[in-house]
Amino acid sequence: MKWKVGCIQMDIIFGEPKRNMELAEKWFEKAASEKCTVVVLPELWTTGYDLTRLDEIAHEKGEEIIQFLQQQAKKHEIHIIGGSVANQTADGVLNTMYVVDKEGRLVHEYSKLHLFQLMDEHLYLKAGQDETLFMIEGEGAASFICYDIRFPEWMRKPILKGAKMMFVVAEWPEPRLDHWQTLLRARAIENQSYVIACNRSGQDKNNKFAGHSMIIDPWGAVIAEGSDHEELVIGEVDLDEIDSIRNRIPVFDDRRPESY
Ligand SMILES: O=C(O)CCC(=O)C(=O)O
Repeated sequence: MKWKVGCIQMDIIFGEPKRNMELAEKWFEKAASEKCTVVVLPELWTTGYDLTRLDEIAHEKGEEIIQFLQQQAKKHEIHIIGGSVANQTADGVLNTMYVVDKEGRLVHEYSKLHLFQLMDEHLYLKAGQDETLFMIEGEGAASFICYDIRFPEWMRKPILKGAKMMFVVAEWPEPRLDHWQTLLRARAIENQSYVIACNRSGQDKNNKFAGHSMIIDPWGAVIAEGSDHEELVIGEVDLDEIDSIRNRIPVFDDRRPESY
């Protein structure tokens, strides 16, 4: 099955949820006009890293954002991997991804497990505990947020349960662009799976972000890679490729989990 996927490499406006929602709306129009099947937003796309104002700008139980994504998904008949947003819960603020299918159903929620201390996440955010595996049009997929890609054991888990595509949403800083590119290719190769990784572009007062959203096939070839500017990065994913690559080098048959 072939899918056209689009990564919205948004230049997020710092601490301005309403303006970022307007911006996202324009990019959804563009993705629909390009006939994308799936569209992906970056990490914390409504607020950026405005962590000190989360009391004011985090979304109460994500409700407003879930409704917005549902309405956009139905309008454009497109599956939305909704980046992540600051989600105010009774236990604290989570960094949560919502996935909405093209009928407007909320099919998955994932809150970032690994908090990135270098950007003070542990001071303002609470770690999630969710499952990463979800289904979209009957196909297995998995959700990850930024720093998660440094933890291969975490990314392997949903693959062993049937995921064929790993969606990564990020605000990855430009000074470590080479880590971003290398880690994503490694995750695709070792898991013999597609990686669809959407990173933001632009900068805030502390960081310049890398852009370079990437769509990588299960052999590790880069199908599409963004520039460092705001843009929609589009690539075609052919899920039938996965079986042929897994048959060529049968990594999953050759694993020796009893030894590790
Ligand atoms: O691991 C890194 O170098 C970047 C991670 C990051 O920026 C994040 O998780 O928000």
